Amino acid sequence: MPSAVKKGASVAAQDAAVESLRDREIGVEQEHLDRVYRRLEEKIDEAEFLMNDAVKRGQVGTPGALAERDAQVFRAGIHLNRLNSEFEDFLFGRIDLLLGKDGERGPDGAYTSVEPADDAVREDATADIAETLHIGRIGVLDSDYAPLVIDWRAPAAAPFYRSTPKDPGRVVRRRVIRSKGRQVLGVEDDLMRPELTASLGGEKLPVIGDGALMAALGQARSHTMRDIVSSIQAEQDLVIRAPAASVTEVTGGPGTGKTAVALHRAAYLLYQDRRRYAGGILIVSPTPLLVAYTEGVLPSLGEEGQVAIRAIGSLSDDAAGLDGATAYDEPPVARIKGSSRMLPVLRKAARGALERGRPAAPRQEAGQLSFGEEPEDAPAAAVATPDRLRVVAFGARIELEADELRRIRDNVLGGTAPVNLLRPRARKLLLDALWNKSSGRGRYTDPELAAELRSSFDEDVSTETPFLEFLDAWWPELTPRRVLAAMADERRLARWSRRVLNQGEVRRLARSLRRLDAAGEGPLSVHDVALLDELQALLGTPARPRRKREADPLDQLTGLEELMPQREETQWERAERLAAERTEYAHVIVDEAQDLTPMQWRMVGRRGRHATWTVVGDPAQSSWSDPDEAAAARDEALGSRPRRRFTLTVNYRNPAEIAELAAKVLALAMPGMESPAAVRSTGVVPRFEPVRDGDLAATVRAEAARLLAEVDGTVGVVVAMNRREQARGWLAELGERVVALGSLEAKGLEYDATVVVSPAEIADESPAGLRVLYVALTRATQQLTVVSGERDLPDADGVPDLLRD
Ligand SMILES: Nc1ncnc2c1ncn2[C@@H]1O[C@H](COP(=O)(O)OP(=O)(O)OP(=O)(O)O)[C@@H](O)[C@H]1O
Repeated sequence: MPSAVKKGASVAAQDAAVESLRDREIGVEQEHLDRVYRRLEEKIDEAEFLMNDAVKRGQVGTPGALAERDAQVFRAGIHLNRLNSEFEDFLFGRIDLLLGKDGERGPDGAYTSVEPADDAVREDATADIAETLHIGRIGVLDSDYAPLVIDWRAPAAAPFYRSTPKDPGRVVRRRVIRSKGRQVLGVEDDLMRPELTASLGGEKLPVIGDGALMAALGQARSHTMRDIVSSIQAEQDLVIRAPAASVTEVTGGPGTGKTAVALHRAAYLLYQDRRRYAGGILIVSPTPLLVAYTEGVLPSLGEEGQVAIRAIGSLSDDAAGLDGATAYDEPPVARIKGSSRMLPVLRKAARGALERGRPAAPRQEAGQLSFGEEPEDAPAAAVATPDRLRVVAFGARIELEADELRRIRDNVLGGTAPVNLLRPRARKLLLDALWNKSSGRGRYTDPELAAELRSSFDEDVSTETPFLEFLDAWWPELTPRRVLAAMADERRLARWSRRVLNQGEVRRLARSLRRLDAAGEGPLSVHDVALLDELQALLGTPARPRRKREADPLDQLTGLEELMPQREETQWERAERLAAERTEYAHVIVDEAQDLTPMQWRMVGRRGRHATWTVVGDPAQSSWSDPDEAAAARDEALGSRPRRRFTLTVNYRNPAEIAELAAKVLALAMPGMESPAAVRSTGVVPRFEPVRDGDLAATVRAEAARLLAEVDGTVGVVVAMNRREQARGWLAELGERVVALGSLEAKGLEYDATVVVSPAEIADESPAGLRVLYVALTRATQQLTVVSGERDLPDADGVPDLLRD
């Protein structure tokens, strides 16, 4: 038999042996998973029993029993919910450990020691496995309280993530288990102590596969992010489990896992101190696209209720709809709106919007209330208010004229209190002025009688329709949208922004706000939202009368209502009410923090005045033009809290071939800045494609189609912002796996393959264009094509000027 054939046969035999070992190990883990599910079923039965029992208690009907039932239903409900969640790979890890230094066990039943006992390894480099822990999305104890599964966030699970061959601690073998539903599909092992011959139950510890990380990174991408719970790396784990005492700041280049780490940190914090974070965790994301991409991760980690993931354009209540604002301003306008120079302008606008002037509404007569008229060339008042008040008291007419009213208004507006909260003061000064003109004043010298007369005057006048209508029109509640719309008038805006904005800026800003009607209705841009939020804080929200509890008519009839104790809110109701009312959070996580403008930092800061923070970002990817101004606003939002800083150094997304190309742009955008090391290489170099036959659409379409045929997952086509709509048209026929994105929308997202269209167009879009291009070039996990037009000055190989050495 020729030797090649013999060799082939022995390789085949070896392969078969590896396969059978793998099958055996899969069988071992399957057995464990079956045990876990049997135990989970028992727990679900218990929880259901508790629920039913609680419902029965509720039928007794005393207030005490009701409260007890609510509490029990609440607890059992949470428990059931968690147990019933279909975790796709509920059990995902295992560590086999040496004997620990001391024999102490933690609350989850695992030994706590991180270091091995002195005699754990024998002189001949053999050792016995003393403890095996399985790691999963939630912890499960068996009926004897021994750990069947350790929650990934528990201290005992930390070695699963932290152990490295350089610093292995007690871990000999780390195993990642892949399962679907109740079935184990595969196992991948990493040996942390390859120098040891370790045995488990008298047999040599087997090792399967080449490690889980590479397997995870090579998978095709879909339109939703996956959790990385089975392959978190040591430097990422340090961030996830960092104590939340103050501000945790994380920087790292593209693809280093900042978003993934931020999401896992939210889950970790909730696990670690659920009571503290009952106040909620807010995750601020740059775009609704990134929210949609990431929002499945927390439920897959068994957490959702307490975490709100919001796009920066939907943070203010005024940005109606879940996605909030999605329109983008032109870069020069965005630059004005994002700058903290807007602050003095908004302060003036908030106070100036209530001005006397030519009414926007037609002249009207309401009772004795009349609107004045201004000369034609005066600007229309932002919110036109009446300029004369007439009431009748003590049988006579009393009037306040325009200049008296103006004096009162100026007096009321003198301080810094929010305009909408000043109405009671305005009302009081109006009554004072009317009283001073009335015949009641000076009628009595006796102070008690005088005070009595005054109070009945106030009561009579202030409940009369003319006075009430006047007050509503003269001091209406201002909405942020209305004030923003008022700023669309160039002359008025120029007045409010004197010495702050130049003429060109005023014109641009005013023009951009003409999308809104007089009431402020209309499409908002992402940057408008921070302005609205600032205005909301400047205007204030008047206290609303509390809604009365719905009364039972029978109780009212029988007088029982008086005797009944006020029903306590149930915990469910309380949780729902708090969620609806929540404007501040216990922990705030800011993703892509480098992009927040000063005005956005103020908006986010208001939501975390008493919070701890996790702030993740990469200055090299910033699309904001003035990093110093943003840094000052960020410092103000985070206050003087101490900060812990972490840096992530490994790029898990891009293969080395793509990272290398992107590094050329980084060198132009931020000379001297290091790019993160790519963890893998695919051998596939980026492709350069000049526009063919002058037909950009056809070239891009052909490249996208080619990539679709080559990858299993998604393809992203990134274009300059003003080509967004156009690009959607180009790709319309290519199906759902491909998407067109404006450069700013690509933030944080990733695709199996990307087509970056005209680097020069993207770079020239704004002062931060090169950094935006760096973002665009770092979105692919497998393949990248760069399409260049004339403006890119491609060389003979199609490589655009910006990407040449
Ligand atoms: N430990 C890990 N195991 C498996 N995959 C990982 C790991 N860390 C990161 N990844 C993957 O790498 C990709 C990049 O992660 P992520 O989006 O969190 O990076 P990022 O630092 O936020 O990137 P960018 O700054 O470019 O937005 C994701 O697909 C993520 O799942």
